[in-house]
Amino acid sequence: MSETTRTPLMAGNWKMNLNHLEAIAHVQKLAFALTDKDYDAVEVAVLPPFTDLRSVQTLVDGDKLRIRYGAQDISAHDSGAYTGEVSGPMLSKLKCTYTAIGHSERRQYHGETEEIVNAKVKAAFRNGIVPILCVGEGLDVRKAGNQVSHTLAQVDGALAEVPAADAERIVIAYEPVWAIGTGEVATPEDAQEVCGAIRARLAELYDADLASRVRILYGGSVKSSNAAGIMAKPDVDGALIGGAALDPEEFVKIVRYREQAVG
Ligand SMILES: O=C[C@H](O)COP(=O)(O)O
Repeated sequence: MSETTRTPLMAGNWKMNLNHLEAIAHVQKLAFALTDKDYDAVEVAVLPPFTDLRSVQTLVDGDKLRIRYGAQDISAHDSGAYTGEVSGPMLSKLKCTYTAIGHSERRQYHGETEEIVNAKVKAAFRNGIVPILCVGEGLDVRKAGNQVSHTLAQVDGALAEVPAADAERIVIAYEPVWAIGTGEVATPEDAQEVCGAIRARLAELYDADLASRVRILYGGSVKSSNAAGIMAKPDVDGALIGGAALDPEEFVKIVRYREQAVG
């Protein structure tokens, strides 16, 4: 399957921003701006905080919007005495399509190990939710030139004992930590180097057909001014967008990256 048959995914990770009332206003603005032409070309998703999900679901269901939504994290456990956690069955009941897993902020501030990330990937699949698995190197690793081996080790860990029937649905977001929220965007060539290596590793772990169908996103200071250049690379199938996704007009421009100049 060629890259052109992979529908690009533009996913806005709101992080810990926008309360449930702001979420409604935000999704309404997106819904007003986005057209069937946009949705036919690009899959659009938002990842709001847990407390917003019910509001977003009500809006999407009620108005039959083509925007998809998901969570920013998922518990490795399906139920039980895990105070503060939100489970796969809960997210599935809210009709979440996606959940981010292993975002660098979860790894850095919440001590998420490869084992935890792997358990969360399995929890998502067990509950019919598509993981957006986040991987990527920090600045020290990049300076040492070890970005590919570091990121592939994260992919290996996250996919340990994940069968092909599940893995074929995963979305992987390559997010170099040094480019997140810093304005330091990776060059399109940087993004392609690691996204291409991830696809090659998927072919080794599973097979070439599966690898050709998995969407691999880039994340890290994506804006409307740089999205087209990154998206022009053959192994980049979309973006996980943080700061710029909080501005509905800017997010819509990113969804319409084909209308922007390749910078
Ligand atoms: O999940 C999104 C990434 O952390 C990128 O965030 P950013 O676009 O604000 O750099």
